[in-house]
Amino acid sequence: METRTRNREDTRVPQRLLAPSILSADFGRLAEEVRAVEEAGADWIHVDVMDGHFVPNITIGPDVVKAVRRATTLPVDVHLMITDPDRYLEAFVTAGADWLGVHVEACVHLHRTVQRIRELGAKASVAVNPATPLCLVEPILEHVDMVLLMTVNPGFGGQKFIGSAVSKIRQLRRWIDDRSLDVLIQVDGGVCVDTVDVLVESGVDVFVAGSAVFQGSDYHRTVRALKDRFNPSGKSHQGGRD
Ligand SMILES: O=C(CO)[C@@H](O)[C@H](O)COP(=O)(O)O
Repeated sequence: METRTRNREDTRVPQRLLAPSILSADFGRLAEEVRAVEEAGADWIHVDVMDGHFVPNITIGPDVVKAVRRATTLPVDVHLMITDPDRYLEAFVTAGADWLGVHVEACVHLHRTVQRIRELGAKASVAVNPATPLCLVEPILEHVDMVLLMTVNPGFGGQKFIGSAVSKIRQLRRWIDDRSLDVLIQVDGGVCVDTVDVLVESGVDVFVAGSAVFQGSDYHRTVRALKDRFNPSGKSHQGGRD
């Protein structure tokens, strides 16, 4: 993965990535839906795993991740919204997760957990809920590949964007740039054409969008509309396994 420092003197235009969340897809035609967003220009496929305990909803497990893996050549980004994620890390990486994210609120030994994800061969991501202080991930930044800042309370698609997350994004961008770290910032929840500009300006690298993509009838048009706002120069594919 390329280093993406954003120091003031750095004039490169970074490529930002779109990761449609299959939570809003038609599960009865999941492989078809995944292929359709890949064809439309998505960069990653985002998979939301919920256990009915850490969040008040239940979604999918490793077998569905396996099916997604078979349906696409894109990086598969698995977001675990589950209690005690350590029990399932290996199962999700074996199923095909290129990126595996755990919640800071769900981990007792966060450093050990992210280390284990990397040992298993996946990129490690740490997710932070809207009401959780950012300082909880500050000590782990050197050891992760991505921080996922939730811009809604996790559990459901189609919720309203929580604007107070923007100051956290800016703070995180400063920490990453000041230390020249190779860590991506991802946002998830309420991402759409109305919210994307402030997110771009705050320094987001990876945009998860569920309902904004899957509820439209023309995935090409929606993906293009979002990506044109954050990548005027075109699309990129990156972030998979080496
Ligand atoms: O993790 C989650 C919800 O917990 C998300 O990935 C949602 O799926 C995003 O949905 P939209 O807000 O984009 O509809």
